[in-house]
Formats: sequence, structure tokens, C-alpha cells
Amino acid sequence: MSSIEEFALIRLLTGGKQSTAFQKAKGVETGIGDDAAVVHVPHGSRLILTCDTMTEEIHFKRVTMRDTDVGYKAMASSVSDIAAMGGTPRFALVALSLPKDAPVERVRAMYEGLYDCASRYGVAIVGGDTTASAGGITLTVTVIGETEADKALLRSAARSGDVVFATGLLGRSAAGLEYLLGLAQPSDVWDTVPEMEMYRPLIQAHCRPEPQVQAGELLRQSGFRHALNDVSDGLASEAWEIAEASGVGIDLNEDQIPVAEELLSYAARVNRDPLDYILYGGEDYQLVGTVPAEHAMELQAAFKTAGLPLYLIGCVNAEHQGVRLVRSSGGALPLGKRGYNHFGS
Ligand SMILES: Nc1ncnc2c1ncn2[C@@H]1O[C@H](COP(=O)(O)OP(=O)(O)OP(=O)(O)O)[C@@H](O)[C@H]1O
Ligand SMILES: Cc1ncc(C[n+]2csc(CCOP(=O)(O)O)c2C)c(N)n1
Ligand SMILES: [Mg+2]
Ligand SMILES: [Mg+2]
Ligand SMILES: [Mg+2]
Repeated sequence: MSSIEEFALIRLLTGGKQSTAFQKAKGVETGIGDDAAVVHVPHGSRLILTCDTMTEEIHFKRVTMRDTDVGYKAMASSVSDIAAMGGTPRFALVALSLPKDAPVERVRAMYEGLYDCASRYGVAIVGGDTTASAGGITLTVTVIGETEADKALLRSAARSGDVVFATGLLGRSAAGLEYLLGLAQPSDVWDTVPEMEMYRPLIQAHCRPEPQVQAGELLRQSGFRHALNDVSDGLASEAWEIAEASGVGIDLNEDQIPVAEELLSYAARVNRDPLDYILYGGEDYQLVGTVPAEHAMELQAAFKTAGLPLYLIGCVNAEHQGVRLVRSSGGALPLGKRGYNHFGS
């Protein structure tokens, strides 16, 4: 950071990025600039509160993401948790910690990504905090969303006989990450690596995840009972969270889990099972959930009408606890409660 005063930096990063008209329309009464923000809460609504952090070397490196992607994904991962409750994201706070020598251009690029994602999902950035760090950049995004009373979609709502669904393709982000780590080229030279074109959908899935806000809202409005979770740590881990919270077992059908074409070809290249990326990879930010079996086809039709995919990938089964993979070749394989673990080896 070429010696810059803290408040000048905040102005540089946030000034003029969202118009007063946009913020006002979103219900912001006092935004960035005072001790705290003041927002309007419609009568009868419920707030949904969440935050997620992205830390340099843990969630991103120069070889895995552009700076604009880092900002975009920091916002997207928190917005995704609002989607996973069936909520509508409204407001965000951004906490930023930077080494004293961080180039201001890097941070500006991160904020470009942050605002890009926020504006795309109708989120007003209303404040945050800025500090120095002893090493590496850390971004924490708090998002406040909204729903109606008793409408939040919880992990604990699955019941025996329900169908399990996913709102999109899984495993691509983890494969993209692995490819980028192997390539080991800083993101500013990616344009000069022709081979990368082949894996663009995997890289895009890793760098620019699409939180499933519209899908979450559709589920909230469906009138059916749903358990819901977003895939940050891998399908196996998220299914386990639903199974445990609901006190049921979940069977995932290998035959029904969609495998993206690019994931298939990448996995073949590195001689791995694509299911490893799907089950244990994470950072897909798709939604996984349940619906009573008698409403599954109707829900799928509603998604189709909205132009959204919905894959029916398994069922809830109270005969066991935990998660199993029903193999195409027959038999049910118990899946470990394994996914991304920050403190694992
Ligand atoms: N340090 C903490 N202090 C208080 N509550 C926490 C803390 N860390 C997590 N939680 C809470 O624990 C629960 C699970 O958090 P977790 O971060 O695992 O969920 P998630 O955001 O869906 O997953 P991911 O971080 O992989 O995206 C949430 O209710 C969260 O608010
Ligand atoms: C450089 C680099 N190495 C590894 C990973 C993989 N990774 C990091 S955190 C996480 C789970 C979700 O995060 P959280 O639980 O904090 O929300 C995953 C799958 C990465 N993204 N970048
Ligand atoms: Mg979290
Ligand atoms: Mg989550
Ligand atoms: Mg999260």
C-alpha cells in the first residue's frame, strides 16, 4: 500500500460504486460514512444473518484467482448462505484486513468484484471495517437477507420418503482449483495459456460461482416442505448436515448425479473418479435439499418454467443414519462425513 490514509482508502474503494438511488430503493436510510448503517425493515419480515471469510493462501492465491474474482466470490459465498435459507439478500458489510504493503490496485480490483456481485444480486453494501494485517489479505462479508415469518428453509426439515435434489452441476469448482494449482501460473498471464480454454467452465465455476438466489426464492414460495443447504464443503458433507439435523438417512443415487462434460474429461486426464470432486470438493455454491416425493415432479416443472435446472439425485431413508451412495453397479456405500476441513491435514 503506497502510504495511504485509512479514510482515503475507504473512499477510494467504496465511493460512487452504488448510486444513492439504488441504495435508497433497497431500503438504506444511512449507508457508508457514519458509525453504523441504518436500514429499513419491512413490517412482518424476518432477517437472515450470515458471514463468510476469504483468506489469502487458504481460499485464494495469485495462481487460482484474479483479484476481481476474489471480491466477487467473497460476496457470492455469503449470498449463497442466504439463498440456502430461501431468503432474499438485501444488505452487506465488508471487513477487510491488508498487509501494510498491499498494492492499492489489487484491493481496488477486489472491490470491483465485490460490487459487481452485490449489484447483480440486488445487495446494498452499507458498511464494513478496514485494518492492517500481519500477513495476507482477508475479506469477510456479512450479508443480511430477508424472508417472511416461518418461511426460512432449514436443514432439519427432511423426512423419510422425501426426494433429494441439487440445483446445478457439482464438482467443477474443485476440479478447476486442482487444475489451476497444477498449472501454477499467476492469473495475470492466464490469457497467454491456450490450453486453459478447454477448462474454462471449471475455472469459471471456481472463480465466479453463481449463488442460487432465484432457486432459493422459488423453493421458499413453492408451498412445499423443504430442507435446504448450500454446497460449500462438498455434496457428501452437505448431505450429512441435512441428515444429522433432520435425524434421517440420505441415499444419493450415482446414476442420477449429473456429471459435467468438462469434469468428466478433466477427471479422465488425471485418472480420478469425477465423483471424488462432486462428493468431497466443495465451493460449488449450488443448493442441495429435499422435497416430499409427491411434489418432486411439480417442483421440477416449476424450475423448468423459471429456466432453472433441478436434478433429482436421491431420497431420504429413515432405515439408516448418515449418507450412502447407491452405486450403479448395485450396493450402497456409506459415505464418510468428509469434506473440506480447515483444520484437517
Ligand atoms: N466463529 C464463530 N462464532 C460463532 N458462530 C459461528 C462461528 N463460525 C461459524 N459459526 C456458526 O456455525 C454455523 C455453521 O457455520 P459454517 O461456516 O460451517 O456454515 P456455512 O457458512 O454454511 O459453511 P461454509 O463456511 O463452509 O460456507 C453457522 O450457524 C455459523 O453462523
Ligand atoms: C488456494 C486454495 N486452496 C484450497 C482451496 C479449497 N477450499 C478452501 S476453503 C474451502 C471450503 C469452503 O470455505 P469455507 O468453509 O471457509 O466457507 C475449500 C474447498 C481454495 N479455494 N483455494
Ligand atoms: Mg461459513
Ligand atoms: Mg452454507
Ligand atoms: Mg458459507
